[in-house]
This record gives sequence, structure tokens and C-alpha cells, in this order.
Amino acid sequence: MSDISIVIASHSGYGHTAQIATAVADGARSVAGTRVHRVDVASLGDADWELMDAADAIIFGTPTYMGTASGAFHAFAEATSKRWMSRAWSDKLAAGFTNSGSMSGDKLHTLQYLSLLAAQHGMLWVSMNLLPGWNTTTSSPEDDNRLGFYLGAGAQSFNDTPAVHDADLNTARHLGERVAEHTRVHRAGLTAVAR
Ligand SMILES: Cc1cc2nc3c(=O)[nH]c(=O)nc-3n(C[C@H](O)[C@H](O)[C@H](O)COP(=O)(O)O)c2cc1C
Repeated sequence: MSDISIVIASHSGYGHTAQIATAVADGARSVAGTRVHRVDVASLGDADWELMDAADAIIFGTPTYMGTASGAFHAFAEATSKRWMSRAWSDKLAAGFTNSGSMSGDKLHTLQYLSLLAAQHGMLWVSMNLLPGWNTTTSSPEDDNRLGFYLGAGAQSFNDTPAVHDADLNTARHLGERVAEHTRVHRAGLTAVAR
């Protein structure tokens, strides 16, 4: 089977979400036969759009600003409307991640927004399938999925330091790996059906 291609299309105003995006990319790359590309949705060129058009999967990422995706990400989402019209991204796999300053910070709304964007494009959304951590007296904030999101990867970064949390990086790697694995399964199924 030829390599699959995954694009991580993300924005980061101050660098935290970019670190989460790197972890998602590392997770995806850990699956043999996966080519991973990163595009910054705040400064897209023709080559970036071509990468997304050719990808088997697109993983959307954005910080949560004012309870939703950043302005730069929203501008990108609007710019995808030409692809919406032509159904260029239908049946690609999709997933999402977000990062914000508060533990909740209304990140769920951002993940819902990302999944809706994917649904508008007719994409196939990949959830976390990672049970929540840090929800018993014996568990720890170092657990994977410490914030308990199912729809996508949620990360929390304190506003006064560039550091991001190790557990969130692990959670992001899990998402990237899961998307890559399912993208390979999907590709194999398409190939089998076409025979
Ligand atoms: C304009 C703006 C709005 C923000 N709104 C929220 C918010 O709604 N919820 C939250 O938890 N944090 C909020 N934050 C904090 C950011 O989510 C946090 O600093 C995050 O780590 C930024 O990611 P970045 O470094 O990738 O830009 C906001 C920050 C900015 C600059």
C-alpha cells in the first residue's frame, strides 16, 4: 500500500497550540507509511491548499479564544467554502484538537465547531477513544486525557508560561496515531472495494 498523507492544519497565536500540533504530528508519524505535513492556516499558500486537497486526512487545530476557534482559524474555515462547494474534501478523515488557558475554558465548543466544519465538508470524524484520566481519587493530572474530552484532544496551558503539559502532549500523540491508523484502514477498504 502506498503512503497515506495527513495534513495538520492549525493556528497558534502564542506557540502553545503549535506544540500540541507537533505532538499530533509525531503520533501520526509513528504509524509506518504515513506522510505528515503541517500547514499554518494563518498564512496559507497555494502549495498548502494543494497538500490539503491531496491528503487522506486533515486534522484541524486551534487555540480556544473567547470560547471558540481563533479568528485566524475562522477565516481559514470560511476560505474552505470553495472546497465545500465542490465537495473536494468529502470522505477524507478528520479530527481536531484545541488548547486553552483554563481547564475547561469552553474548549468543548471549539471541538464541536471543528467537528461541524468537518461534517459540512462530508468528512469522516475520528474521535479520541481514550478514556478520561484524572477522575478518581487515585488517578493523577499526569494521566492521558486528563481533561476528559471524547470528541478531540483538549489541552490546557497556563497563560504565563510557554510550557505545555506532558499529559496533553501524550494525549495529542494518541490522536495523531489513531488518525493515522484509521486512515490506513480506510485506504485499504477503498482499495479492496475498487478491485
Ligand atoms: C483573545 C484571547 C481569547 C482567549 N479566550 C480564552 C477562552 O475562551 N478560554 C480559555 O480557557 N482561554 C482563553 N484564552 C487563553 C488561550 O487559550 C491560551 O493562552 C492558549 O494557550 C493560547 O494558545 P496559543 O499559544 O496557541 O495561541 C484566550 C487568549 C486570547 C489571546
